[in-house]
Amino acid sequence: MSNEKILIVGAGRMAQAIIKGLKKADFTNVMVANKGNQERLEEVESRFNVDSTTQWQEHVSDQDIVILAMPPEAHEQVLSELAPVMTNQLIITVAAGIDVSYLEKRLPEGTAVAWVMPNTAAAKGESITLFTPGKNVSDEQEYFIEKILFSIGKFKKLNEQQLHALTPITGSAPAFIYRMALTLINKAKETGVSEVVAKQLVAQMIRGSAEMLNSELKCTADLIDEVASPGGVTAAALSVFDQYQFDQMMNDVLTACYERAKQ
Ligand SMILES: NC(=O)C1=CN([C@@H]2O[C@H](COP(=O)(O)OP(=O)(O)OC[C@H]3O[C@@H](n4cnc5c(N)ncnc54)[C@H](O)[C@@H]3O)[C@@H](O)[C@H]2O)C=CC1
Ligand SMILES: O=C(O)[C@@H]1CCC=N1
Repeated sequence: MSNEKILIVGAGRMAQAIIKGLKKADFTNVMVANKGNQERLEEVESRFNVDSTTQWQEHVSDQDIVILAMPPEAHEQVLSELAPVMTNQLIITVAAGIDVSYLEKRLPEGTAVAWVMPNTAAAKGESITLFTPGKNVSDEQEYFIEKILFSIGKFKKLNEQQLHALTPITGSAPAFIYRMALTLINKAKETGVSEVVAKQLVAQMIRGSAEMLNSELKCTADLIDEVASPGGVTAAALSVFDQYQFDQMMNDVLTACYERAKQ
């Protein structure tokens, strides 16, 4: 059981994925707030058995940790409301582009802050979460951060610049994988298999590929080679990737992500 008191501001998709992990890991003191959308707040409260509030500012002084899970654009306003009511809490944001320098600049001198970049697999305890602690984070607070991140999957401590550059690759890229999965599922359905079966086939193919990717014995290029029998069907397919300049497209995809987060 974990007794740290955690307030989560924002009750959207990422917040819910984190709450799911926290509850599974037996964090007992979780409170959640949202702007507007009272219905969503009530649903989160009953679904995850957490407390909720519409006036989070009144509860900050009772907390150990505040997790900001609202859109990046809402941070300016929320931080200006948070600063005057803080009493030594650790402040964590999960927002794309909102780094520790941004938080430290807007919160009282000496505030412990961290920037965390999870992904939605947090809901299954399978996120790969990147994090950067700010300069005022104590060893005990860093332990709290790791405990929270452990509840939603694996994690890695990196610097601020690395988090900016890797947000597209670990935060957003699940959507790229699902986009490809959607095409494969739809194609599989054309053969007459049901949606459920098509999803199972594709999910297991991705799970197996992820396991292979994790193997330390082979480099990724070798894995591609291994599938592509010389002169075979996969080689024919991969030449279409080249024809459509897949690598260039992926570079553009990642750059678009990075640039948007910087805005
Ligand atoms: N969805 C994802 O895969 C990931 C999202 N993130 C970050 O998580 C944050 C939330 O994203 P999502 O959950 O996808 O969006 P969402 O739209 O599902 O949820 C955002 C929630 O914040 C609430 N909100 C907006 N302004 C607020 C305010 N001033 N005070 C309190 N609540 C407020 C909204 O009502 C909404 O419930 C973003 O900063 C995003 O960059 C980070 C990593 C992955
Ligand atoms: O799309 C977004 O802005 C968020 C950040 C990373 C993944 N989802």
